[in-house]
Amino acid sequence: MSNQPAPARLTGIAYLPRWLGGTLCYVVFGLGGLISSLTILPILRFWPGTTTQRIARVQYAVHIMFKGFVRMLTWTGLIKVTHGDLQPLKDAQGVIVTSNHPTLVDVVVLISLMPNTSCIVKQGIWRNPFMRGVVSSAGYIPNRGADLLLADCKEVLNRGNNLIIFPEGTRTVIGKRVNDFARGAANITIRTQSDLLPLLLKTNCVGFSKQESWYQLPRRTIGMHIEVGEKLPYLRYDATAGGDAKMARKMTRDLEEYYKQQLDKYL
Ligand SMILES: CCCCCCCCCCCCCCCC(=O)OC[C@@H](O)COP(=O)(O)O
Repeated sequence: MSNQPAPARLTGIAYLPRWLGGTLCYVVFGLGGLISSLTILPILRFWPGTTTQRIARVQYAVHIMFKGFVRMLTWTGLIKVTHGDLQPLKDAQGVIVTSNHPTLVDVVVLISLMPNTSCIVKQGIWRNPFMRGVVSSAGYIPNRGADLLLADCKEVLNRGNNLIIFPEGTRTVIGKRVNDFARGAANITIRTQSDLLPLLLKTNCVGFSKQESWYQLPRRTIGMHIEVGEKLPYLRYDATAGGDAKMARKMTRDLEEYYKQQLDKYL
């Protein structure tokens, strides 16, 4: 949780503009996803160039769209994003970027800050007609069987793209600092020999959580403060010493501990 005090809760008629604004955000997101995946994104994707250039172009376009969308979320009072020094994130290349996952809009906020980034996306989104076009044009990775996943991740990281992973796998349960971490992020880091950069999302109130319906719009403005944590080099987990699986377990434990510690300061 962020250390800023939670803002007032809108009730009665005061909630109306928030509701209208929030509903408009959903409409713009849906239409934006649908229309861009039928127009600008395929043009950028199929315009001549190397695969790397073409994917970079689409990811940059999605980054700009999400920047605009975060502006809209801010303007309608749904969220207010602040951040510490983002230079390490701007310099990151071919790095696994992990984050805790308090809200529905986390990935949108993160990609609005990172121009050249892939992420692992759950299967449901690949079946969603509003989002499927965007995620496939942008070269995002479907969360599927371990071997296929690892091969896809290698390709992305070799291109110099970063890869966002939420080790919790799903949004944080209300009242917890983080859910138990899955071992995927550590496994991918160790097996692709990449470094891992942890991001911390510190929110000051509940909203857009997994325990609410997606159409329950936050009555308080969610203050979200983003901090870049300390880089975790894969070399610290020498797989030759203990074997991949054992090292991945250890790295997962360390990472989860680190998140708990860092987020504790803000509870
Ligand atoms: C200017 C408007 C631009 C709008 C463009 C819309 C493009 C749609 C691209 C979809 C990119 C993927 C976004 C996924 C957001 C999302 O749904 O993430 C939440 C999940 O992690 C939560 O997982 P869970 O907690 O398990 O429900």
